[in-house]
Amino acid sequence: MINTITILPGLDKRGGKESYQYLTLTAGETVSIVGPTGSGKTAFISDIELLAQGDTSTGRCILINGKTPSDEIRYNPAMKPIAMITQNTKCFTDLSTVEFLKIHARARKISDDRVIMETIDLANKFTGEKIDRETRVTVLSGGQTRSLLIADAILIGAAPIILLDEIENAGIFKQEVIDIIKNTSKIIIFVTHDPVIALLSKKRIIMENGAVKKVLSQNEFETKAAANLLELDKQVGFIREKLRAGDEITKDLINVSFA
Ligand SMILES: Nc1ncnc2c1ncn2[C@@H]1O[C@H](COP(=O)(O)OP(=O)(O)OP(=O)(O)O)[C@@H](O)[C@H]1O
Repeated sequence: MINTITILPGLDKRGGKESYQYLTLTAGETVSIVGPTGSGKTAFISDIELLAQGDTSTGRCILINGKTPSDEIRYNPAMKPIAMITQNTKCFTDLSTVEFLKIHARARKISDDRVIMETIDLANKFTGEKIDRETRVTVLSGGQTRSLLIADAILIGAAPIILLDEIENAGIFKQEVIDIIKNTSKIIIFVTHDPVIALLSKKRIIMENGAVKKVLSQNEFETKAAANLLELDKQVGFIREKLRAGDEITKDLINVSFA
């Protein structure tokens, strides 16, 4: 059972020590990592993915429940408590979606087959282009693949820690993803340039020059700002989906959407 992960400071890109003492993330928390391009966001979550022990370019160390993780947890994929999904994550196996999920469920010792269709249904909430159970995973689009893998990480994968690297650019409905995962007991970390995701997370880690510069907690004003932004985002999303479907944007359509 994983209750916390702790990130101990390493070095910034110039070799200076990071200024925070330690950073503990707790089960049930959503965290966003923000910062300019090249500021070290991906390096930060990669440290968590690798359960770094001072052996990456940043020199950070990761603790699980306050302790150094065993080699078995670090190196045995079946024991690994972390799922990381990036824009480039792909499935390389000649199986249908349903077969792919069945194998994963079996590997996780889940015998109830209902989880397979539940996973496909959940994935279909995240993507506009519905996934068919018989579609081969190699031909799924980028957005479909990410949607499937996120649903798989939530329902089939036992991973209590999910790392999502810039999924907003990946053709999935981020609001649905946030809604589902904020009610889980997992630690979810988003690397993001998206203001809605950043404001909806409970904690926000700000990166600069390869180092953690600040850690902010969600406050009342930002929560309200997020709600307004979300409305705006839904409207943009509505228009985006219409354009993707090849529709024309008419006055009536705008009135429906913006009413
Ligand atoms: N603390 C560090 N020490 C040394 N190198 C670092 C450190 N942090 C990041 N880097 C290196 O700097 C480069 C850029 O970092 P990274 O890819 O993590 O940035 P990013 O914020 O994710 O950028 P983008 O928004 O463009 O994806 C990478 O080569 C990474 O390995």
